[in-house]
Amino acid sequence: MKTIDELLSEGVAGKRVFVRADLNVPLDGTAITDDGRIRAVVPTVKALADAGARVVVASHLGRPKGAPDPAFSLAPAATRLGELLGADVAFATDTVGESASATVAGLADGEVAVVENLRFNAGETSKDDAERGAFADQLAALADVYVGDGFGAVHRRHASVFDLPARLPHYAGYLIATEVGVLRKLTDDVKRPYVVALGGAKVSDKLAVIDQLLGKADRILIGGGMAYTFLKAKGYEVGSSLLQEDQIPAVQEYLERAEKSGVELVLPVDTLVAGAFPDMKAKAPGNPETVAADAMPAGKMGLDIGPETRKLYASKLADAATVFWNGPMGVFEHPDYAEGTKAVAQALLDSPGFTVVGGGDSAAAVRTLGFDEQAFGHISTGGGASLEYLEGKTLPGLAALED
Ligand SMILES: Nc1ncnc2c1ncn2[C@@H]1O[C@H](COP(=O)(O)OP(=O)(O)O)[C@@H](O)[C@H]1O
Ligand SMILES: O=C(OP(=O)(O)O)[C@H](O)COP(=O)(O)O
Repeated sequence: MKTIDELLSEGVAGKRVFVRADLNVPLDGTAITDDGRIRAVVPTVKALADAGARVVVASHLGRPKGAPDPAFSLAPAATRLGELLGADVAFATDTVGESASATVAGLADGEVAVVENLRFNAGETSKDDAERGAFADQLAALADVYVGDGFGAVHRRHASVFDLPARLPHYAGYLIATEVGVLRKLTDDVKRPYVVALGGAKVSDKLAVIDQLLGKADRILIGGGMAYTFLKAKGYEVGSSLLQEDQIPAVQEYLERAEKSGVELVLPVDTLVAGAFPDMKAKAPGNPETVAADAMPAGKMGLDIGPETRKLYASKLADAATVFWNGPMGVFEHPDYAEGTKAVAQALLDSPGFTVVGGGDSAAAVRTLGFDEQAFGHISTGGGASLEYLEGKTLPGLAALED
């Protein structure tokens, strides 16, 4: 894989460089609640701009449905990138249309532009190779060189991640190089006990990862929205909690396999429930109740792990030599459901091992709940991406950067 340093030594002055970043930051309306993913790409963008490149930054944000949706505009991220660079950043109100062409054509050497959300275009995420390829052709017209630095999206076979680098000379940015360097340590000769904690809301994506992790980790702790598919698989009531019904047979097989192979697959013993998902805007109290995991009332929703589970998971992390954690243990954005996530973050800090936290929301949780990010071994910008890397899968966005 060629890196950005090679590109810089070849010379980029006057060239249009397309940087595929992951600026998928959490928003409260148009306010960015954690800018970690924007800060993470600044070294790459700054190095290119300082070397005289005309830098075109592109990213997805959220999961819009292939058409413009103002709630998912990248405009706030472009503004924040400008603040972090200490420079004006132009913003194109489309991705490959007239605004993008004019904005890129108007860049002088050393200037930076951000184009609108890649996922406002159906071709970005299409499963059809020709449709993705046609969108990649339009993106390729905006640039002379491609730099892949959106680590959080390298597991996606999307046009800007996979098809576009095949059309342009391509290089890995600083963030991707750092992320891969650290995660490699968790695949080559990992120190044991190796504990993986999994939570969050992208349940269908991340349940599949457990299949491979069962052959690698010594213990897997399950929390967040993912826990309820496991509890249901054990035959318990889960009320209106997040549930991936079609994966229940797979989860039952994971539980059996873990039992046979001696891997500890640890589930919550208690959970916080409420009648509805909390209203984040009103910040009204959630009034949660604590119930045993095998006694959840019908009609209620599980929103965090309970106090006994917090203690149990802390004990399972206490002797870990390596920890990988992806996915908040509860709806940490609301203070009534943040304790599980706080407890696991604290247990990572208390463990003697090498600790890695991965994922946009997990990293945001660590920072917004007041933890010192420097105290962790590594905070990765990618959740699904790092999990799939640890599974040993070939990731489309990394494969595409190989020569
Ligand atoms: N029990 C739960 N029910 C619904 N959502 C949950 C639950 N626990 C955690 N979450 C949500 O999961 C989201 C993060 O999930 P995910 O995107 O998978 O994590 P990451 O970005 O770290 O990879 C958070 O916004 C959090 O509110
Ligand atoms: O937030 C992301 O992944 P993560 O939640 O696994 O960290 C990435 O930006 C990828 O987004 P996607 O899962 O909508 O493709």
